[in-house]
Amino acid sequence: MLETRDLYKRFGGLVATNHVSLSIEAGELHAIIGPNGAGKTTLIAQLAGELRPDGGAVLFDGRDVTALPVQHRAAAGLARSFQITSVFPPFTALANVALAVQAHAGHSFRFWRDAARDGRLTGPARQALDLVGLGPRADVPAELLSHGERRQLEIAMALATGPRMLLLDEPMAGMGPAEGAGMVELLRKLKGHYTILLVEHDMDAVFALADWITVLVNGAVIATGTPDEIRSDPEVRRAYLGEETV
Ligand SMILES: Nc1ncnc2c1ncn2[C@@H]1O[C@H](COP(=O)(O)OP(=O)(O)OP(=O)(O)O)[C@@H](O)[C@H]1O
Repeated sequence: MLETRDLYKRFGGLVATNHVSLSIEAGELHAIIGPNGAGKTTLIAQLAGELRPDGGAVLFDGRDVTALPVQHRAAAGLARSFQITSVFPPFTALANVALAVQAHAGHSFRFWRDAARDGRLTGPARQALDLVGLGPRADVPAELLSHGERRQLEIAMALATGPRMLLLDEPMAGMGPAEGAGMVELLRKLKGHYTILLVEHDMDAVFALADWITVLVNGAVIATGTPDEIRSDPEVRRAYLGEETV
């Protein structure tokens, strides 16, 4: 469903993405791991269309989307969990998701102030909130949600745009154990229904959820494999995981 070919990006003298070739099949959860500064966020930004690569290509459903801007990729079904539409803190969770539906629908809904009352928007918005477990919190302003609920809201906003593939950049960052466990459950529920690319530092979560794992070090892929293959790969252990962590 998503493929990169020889993707290359440099910032001055620093090569942030070094000839990265990946292939992610429909329905898979593919995790990208690697130490700080390995280039994971830079890679996601190129997949989402926020950053233009200096070389190589991004293909979505076999179509070359390398030159397509964010909104066009989102319309094609490739959604980043946040930054497609940002959260408005004073608005309720429901209104935020309704606005995400509206932003995706484009010109057919012109009056954004009415988003929270328009059933064509709130229907799909409620469904997305229910799916992430935020249904009972629909009428709470986003600024009063806990950190974990806010991340759930961002995923609901991405889901409300009807994507086929989700790009998730560290959804567990800053979460305590209980919130983290809730996010793992949510991702487990979404897995299979959506193709997911997950960047995450929480190795327990990654090894519990991923079908495939790619390890990035200094912008380059050093290994791609199943969790078992990655766990036992000597180069990965040396470069990143450490003997005692897994
Ligand atoms: N806009 C930019 N200008 C210059 N250098 C950048 C820019 N964005 C990222 N970098 C550099 O590119 C490298 C890769 O950064 P990136 O944020 O993609 O890594 P990461 O794997 O996501 O790290 P982390 O796990 O800490 O989030 C880093 O050395 C970073 O300093």
